[in-house]
Amino acid sequence: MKFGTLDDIETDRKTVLLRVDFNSPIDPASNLILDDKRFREHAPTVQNLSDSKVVVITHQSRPQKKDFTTLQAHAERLERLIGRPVDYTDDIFGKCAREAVRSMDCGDVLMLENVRFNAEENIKMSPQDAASTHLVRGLRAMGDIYVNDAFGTAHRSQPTIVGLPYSMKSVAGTLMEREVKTLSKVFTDAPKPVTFVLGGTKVDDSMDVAKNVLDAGIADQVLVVGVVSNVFLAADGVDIGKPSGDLIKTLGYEGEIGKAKEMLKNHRDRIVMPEHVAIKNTEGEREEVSVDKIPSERPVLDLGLESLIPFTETIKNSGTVVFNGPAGVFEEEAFSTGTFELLKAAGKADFSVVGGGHTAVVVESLGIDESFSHISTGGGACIEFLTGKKLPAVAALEESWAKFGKN
Ligand SMILES: Nc1ncnc2c1ncn2[C@@H]1O[C@H](COP(=O)(O)OP(=O)(O)O)[C@@H](O)[C@H]1O
Ligand SMILES: O=C(OP(=O)(O)O)[C@H](O)COP(=O)(O)O
Repeated sequence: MKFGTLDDIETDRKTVLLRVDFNSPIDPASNLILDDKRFREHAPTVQNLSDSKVVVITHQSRPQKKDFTTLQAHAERLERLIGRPVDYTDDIFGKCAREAVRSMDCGDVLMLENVRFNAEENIKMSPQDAASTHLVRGLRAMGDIYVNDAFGTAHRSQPTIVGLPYSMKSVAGTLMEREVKTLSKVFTDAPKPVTFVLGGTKVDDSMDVAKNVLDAGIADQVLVVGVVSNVFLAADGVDIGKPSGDLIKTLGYEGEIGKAKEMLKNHRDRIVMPEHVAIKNTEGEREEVSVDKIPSERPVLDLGLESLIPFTETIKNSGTVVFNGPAGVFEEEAFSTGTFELLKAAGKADFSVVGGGHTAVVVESLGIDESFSHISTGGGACIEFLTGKKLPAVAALEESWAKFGKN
């Protein structure tokens, strides 16, 4: 199955319900948006709809989190980026929102209130159930076409992601299309050899990705770094020390050690673990140690320099590099070397993809974003895509296209 895109349909003069993901880091005290990458990435889709009435639907954060807030600042940021007025209403599908939509002219852009202010949006449900929520019924009555550009939320089976496409003619926006197309290339025609670098703290997700790409023969090698490498080292019988062992327990990933053992049994020749790591010594400084000499009371916080060399070589000799999750606690300068150097090497590959919020921020802060083929706007969505699962948003768009098509 395939989904429709903006090239497949006529949107001029239509009222378009555009679902984007403007969920961004925010300073809760001032409501200041600290990083506008997602705004920059969605802007071309909004510009593409310059002869439509565009009703922007997005969320910011989740209920009970400090940055769960209203969207006035989001509307202003989008306005600045597209150079056209963006109206904002503090309503989702009530009378105020309906009247605001009714009074729109072609070329107008209206941002609705944070859609997660409506309780139904926060519930995981099937497309059928989602379609019968008050939220979806209210929204669909306000528009002619639904466009989903929210790749960052594509792994959530929530009403505005799966219920709207179930109920009305729907296509993918340009960002959604680009994300799916580029990430799919990893599975199909990625230049060989293909190397995955998996780090950071989301060990369960990384395990699923590693298993999928190793079992399916997609990855020629998987380099493990960050907390992910500590789990693999523990699985291989290495004493990683109490602090790193405790962190694995605190994160609830003890069960992942068994999965790592299994993967090592099946694919040891393609899994590369560090032989040297950096620990924080009693003076609070970086110290290089071989993995068989990790002091029992010191935390492992980065890839060791002696392992950095072969890891960088492997990356440099790769046609494709998929990088997800940092190699160490890069927030502390002394432990940033592994992450910075591996990312710099990864950017030199013919085809290089970065996923994960922290990793993408590092790439931008190093000023090497231009050297990557693709920096995904999705964290969880990107990683779930790479596990080989069909994302709920993608499935919903495909089914919608089959059902409503061009008519
Ligand atoms: N060895 C380590 N010990 C503790 N934390 C680590 C280690 N390596 C990386 N991290 C932490 O991982 C975090 C990012 O992980 P994650 O959220 O999975 O990345 P991303 O957002 O790119 O997917 C960073 O805050 C970093 O400090
Ligand atoms: O930022 C997001 O996810 P991400 O942090 O995994 O990239 C999306 O907006 C989804 O948000 P959610 O994880 O609260 O459903």
